[in-house]
Amino acid sequence: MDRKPSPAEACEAAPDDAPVIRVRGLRTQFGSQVVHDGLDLDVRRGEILGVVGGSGSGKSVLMRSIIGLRRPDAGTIEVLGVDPHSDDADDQLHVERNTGVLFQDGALFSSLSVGENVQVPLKEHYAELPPSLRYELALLKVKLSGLPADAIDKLPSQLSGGMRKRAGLARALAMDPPLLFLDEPTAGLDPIGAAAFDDLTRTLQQALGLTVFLITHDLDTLYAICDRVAVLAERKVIAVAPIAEIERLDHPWVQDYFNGPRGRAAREAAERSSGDS
Ligand SMILES: Nc1ncnc2c1ncn2[C@@H]1O[C@H](COP(=O)(O)OP(=O)(O)OP(=O)(O)O)[C@@H](O)[C@H]1O
Repeated sequence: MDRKPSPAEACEAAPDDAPVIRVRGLRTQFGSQVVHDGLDLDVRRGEILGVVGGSGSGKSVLMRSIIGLRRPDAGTIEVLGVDPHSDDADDQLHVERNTGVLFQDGALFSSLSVGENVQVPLKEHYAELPPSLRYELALLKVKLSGLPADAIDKLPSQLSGGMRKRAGLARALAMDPPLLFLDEPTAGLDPIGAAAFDDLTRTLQQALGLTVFLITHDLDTLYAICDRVAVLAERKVIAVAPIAEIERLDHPWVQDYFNGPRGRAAREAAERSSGDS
């Protein structure tokens, strides 16, 4: 009988253009509420995919299903060549080690310093690392996320909202994952802080070759940094395409969202900024 390839072997054997995330026929149901029904989605290697949809359309639950936190009621999910819901512990570990997640509320441990928060995944997966090396790695990620070095010893409550997001990002990057999930990273930030966070996301994605799954309501973010946009509506992904194509879709939610006053303002700002560069 053929031996099952290890997750790393499966990943290496995958062609370069194989999707990093592949969702087919996903069904998600809470009691009688059907959130996803026959949802398909591919995320390509090296792209920033913006995920949009009305409130309650199932964006966060989709992310939780992809990272293995919620088992689908039907359908299949593949992340970096393996099933995150597999009963095989190696497959689960492969997904955990290769994905970084910034949750909507940051999800930092309030009683731990920023540096201790960033070290949580390192302790879990590389317990053998000496503490001094773990600290150095955490410091590197803190700086990479645009925080001053002295933020490493602060508690989350001593940071501004924007700095807390960056601390959450530092933790998401702790394991050098090729795949990053960001759930509404600019929510609650002022426009200048939000634009700075967008720049940071784009810079890190390019420098580290990341694939980014980015849930957002922020039209400026979509125009500024997303390579493609996936729209969730009617329990499915109704379209995935560059934003210029999405905004022409003949769909009521899409038209309200992209061609309302905020959508027009974001588009004009993006056009001005590309004219400046
Ligand atoms: N654990 C749960 N139990 C029951 N219902 C849930 C659970 N998690 C999510 N839901 C429901 O699933 C639906 C989709 O939720 P989800 O958080 O994915 O929406 P969303 O698109 O991310 O919304 P928003 O943009 O407001 O954050 C909502 O109606 C929500 O109430």
